[in-house]
Amino acid sequence: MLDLLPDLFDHYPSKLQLLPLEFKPYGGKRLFWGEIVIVKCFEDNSKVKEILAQDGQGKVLVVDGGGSLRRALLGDLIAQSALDNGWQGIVINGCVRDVARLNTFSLGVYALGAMPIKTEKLGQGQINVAVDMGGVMVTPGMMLYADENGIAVSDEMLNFAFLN
Ligand SMILES: O=C([O-])CC(=O)C(=O)O
Repeated sequence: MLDLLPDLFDHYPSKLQLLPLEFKPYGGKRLFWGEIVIVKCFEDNSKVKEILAQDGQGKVLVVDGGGSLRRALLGDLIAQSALDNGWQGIVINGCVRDVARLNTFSLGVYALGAMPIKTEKLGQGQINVAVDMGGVMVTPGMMLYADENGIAVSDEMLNFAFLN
């Protein structure tokens, strides 16, 4: 299955909200879904590193980086940690770096862009607060569905076993 989102929107039009941001795919896995965990931070990825070092089985990390294009909130080392800990994917309203390596990881990564400069880790940021992703309120525990057609969230776990 390569195109999940079109089928999901056809079947569950009232249960999904599209995140209307200009995400680009950077991970080797383009289609993924999972329960949302949230980090809100600005040009400091301390909390991204902290949370992705914890168990992420069945989970997706949503990072509200305030849309900053001036620092990278994820690089290959933190992505490797996410992979090792079973995370399904990471969606960032902000930038990533080490994009050639990220593309080789079996991990979902969507972000606004690439940027070679890392953040200064000062321990700033919040975990599991509600965030505004392009006008859509996203809260911890919601479900996220992503592929190259788009990224959407839902209050419910949607059954799509019947698709294919
Ligand atoms: O450490 C960082 O801030 C980002 C990075 O380059 C990595 O994850 O490898």
